[in-house]
Amino acid sequence: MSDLKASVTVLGGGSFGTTLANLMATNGVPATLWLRDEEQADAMRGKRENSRYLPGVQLDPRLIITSDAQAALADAELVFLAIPSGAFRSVLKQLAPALAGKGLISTTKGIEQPGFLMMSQIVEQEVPGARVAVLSGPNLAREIAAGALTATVIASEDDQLNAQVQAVLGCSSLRVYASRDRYGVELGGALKNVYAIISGMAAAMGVGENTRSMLITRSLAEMTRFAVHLGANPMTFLGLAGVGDLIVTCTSPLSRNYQVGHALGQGLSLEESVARLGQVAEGVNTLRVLHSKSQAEGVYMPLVAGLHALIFERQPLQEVIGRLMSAEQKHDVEFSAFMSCTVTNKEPQ
Ligand SMILES: NC(=O)C1=CN([C@@H]2O[C@H](COP(=O)(O)OP(=O)(O)OC[C@H]3O[C@@H](n4cnc5c(N)ncnc54)[C@H](O)[C@@H]3O)[C@@H](O)[C@H]2O)C=CC1
Ligand SMILES: O=C(CO)COP(=O)(O)O
Repeated sequence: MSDLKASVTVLGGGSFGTTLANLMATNGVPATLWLRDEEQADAMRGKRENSRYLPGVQLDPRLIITSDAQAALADAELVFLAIPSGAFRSVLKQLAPALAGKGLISTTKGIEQPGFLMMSQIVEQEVPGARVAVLSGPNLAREIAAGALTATVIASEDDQLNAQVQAVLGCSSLRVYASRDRYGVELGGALKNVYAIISGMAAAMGVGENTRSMLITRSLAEMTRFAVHLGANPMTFLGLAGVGDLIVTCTSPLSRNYQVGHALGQGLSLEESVARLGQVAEGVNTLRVLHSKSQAEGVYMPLVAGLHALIFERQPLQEVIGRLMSAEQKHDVEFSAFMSCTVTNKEPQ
């Protein structure tokens, strides 16, 4: 059995990768952060700060920062993947031989098209035989970096891997809960980004608190309906990686997806909103992918369809809202239907 306080490497020097690597170094775990750009790595080593993605946060002197991937991976037992979904597969492809045999934990909340693939499924394809897990929950990087209390979920069928991640990440400000529903946890993290865009937009438009609450609750119903259709466990969506992450990203101006929605609600175009952000907002791509998947699967997702119509089909806002408010009034909680289905940790179809 391997040492629970394993050596770790984090791939990706954005706000989340930097936050996780720094937290583990602060926990006394031998931690390395890899980023592709040597100039940025050098600046981070010199200033002990990631001024581009995490300004104002002092990095632990024990954290090793490098742009040499082979050196970063040589001794790592656990590797956290914090690369945006658009570049995820290409980074894995390049580094696959050095990743073989390690515990690989995806923190990336996106979906790849074609194939509607979660990041951990890409890991399985690119690094066959790897031990795979997913980390997801209400985890705004800036808050974690500031030591604000929160919790997260580590999801894998490999209990030993879950325990190793609990040991390296858990600390007085972060609780790490385990799950075996990797697919549901990963789907929750990706889907909620779309609803954060809607919530940011609604906030910019000055809607009432009733409206905001309705939006979040119906978002949960919609994402759970979709996930159950694909074989995820509905109960996962009542946990930190479901409703927990949904609440934080739909209410916090720190969420980049919420910020994109807010900019859209202020009348900026999608291109302007994304450019103003300057960081990754996975929800924009997920919206495209999810809309086409929900149509192909025949899953009713009026909020996704509404946002897609607004952003990509340029339909007028009043028309979209009118359609949403006049749709057939169905059931509030659909759990009675969920309970009768026997899916638990079923493989996606
Ligand atoms: N920031 C947050 O609060 C959280 C982010 N996440 C997820 O983590 C993932 C990464 O996001 P952030 O760190 O926030 O992004 P970010 O926008 O802060 O930074 C992206 C990083 O990825 C790097 N990158 C892009 N393409 C690359 C490539 N081809 N090779 C190597 N590095 C590359 C960039 O140089 C940059 O360092 C996203 O999927 C996001 O959903 C998950 C939880 C919290
Ligand atoms: O996933 C996150 C918090 O859990 C981060 O959300 P954003 O990518 O919208 O900032």
